[in-house]
Amino acid sequence: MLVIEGLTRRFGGKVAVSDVSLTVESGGFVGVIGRSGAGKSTLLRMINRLQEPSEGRILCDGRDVTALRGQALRDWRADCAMIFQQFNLSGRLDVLTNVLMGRLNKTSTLSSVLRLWSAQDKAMALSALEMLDIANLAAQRADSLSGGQQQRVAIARALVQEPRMILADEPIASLDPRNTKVVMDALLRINKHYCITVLCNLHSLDLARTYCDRLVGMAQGRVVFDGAPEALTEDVARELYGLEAGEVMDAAAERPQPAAAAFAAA
Ligand SMILES: Nc1ncnc2c1ncn2[C@@H]1O[C@H](COP(=O)(O)OP(=O)(O)OP(=O)(O)O)[C@@H](O)[C@H]1O
Repeated sequence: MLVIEGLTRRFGGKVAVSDVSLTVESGGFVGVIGRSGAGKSTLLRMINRLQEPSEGRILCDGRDVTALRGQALRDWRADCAMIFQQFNLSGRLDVLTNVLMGRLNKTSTLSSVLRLWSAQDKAMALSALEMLDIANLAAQRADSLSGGQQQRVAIARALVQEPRMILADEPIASLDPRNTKVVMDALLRINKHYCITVLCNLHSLDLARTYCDRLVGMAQGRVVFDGAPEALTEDVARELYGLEAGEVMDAAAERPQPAAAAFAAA
């Protein structure tokens, strides 16, 4: 269980995240929603320790994550794998090697420098690609793939880290609707199949309602909603999205159906 206590992050005079406290049970699919600048990315990046909190603590199963250093910190970062909007792949490398990069933390320094991957690591990477229906792309250069395919490679790379949690920061922001669905379905499948907790920043309220079993709404760095998607009223949406609220609520009728709905119901 992840416990966030009074987490605050300031950038100069700007408070990006303000006194956020949350408890995240293992195995959930939590959507962090809110308009641009609400503090969603900063919150996720602090959990992964890509950004240091100004105040507050993060505890995982009682262990103070904010105090970790050296190898323990690297292990934590592998434990909560990040997925980024821009995929962060090495374009010139093939897909399989990109996925194997997720094994770096579990490989000796010499082997990782020489890129000597074990047969077991390769099998694991291939199986992650199979899970995401892109094993046929293993030998292709990453920069030859579509955005949706690249994001699935990034998810496969996260998967081979054997994380307990995936932190996805606007994973579909640069994708078209078809690839958005493919990538969100993949995250849902991983969440249900491996029981990996997913914390996913989403600008779209529709997508959050379709895929998440809990929503955390942020505005101006604070949590202003925390509950089931069904409990999010129009008033709260207005508080979260201001003038954009009508826009984000109106599209509700066109909400996509996740292909993995069977998992969601299980
Ligand atoms: N490195 C930084 N230096 C200065 N200000 C920052 C930095 N990172 C974030 N901020 C500010 O903190 C606030 C929250 O930013 P953050 O990126 O966390 O919001 P967000 O909800 O993820 O927005 P978006 O959806 O646009 O990514 C914003 O006002 C942003 O300008």
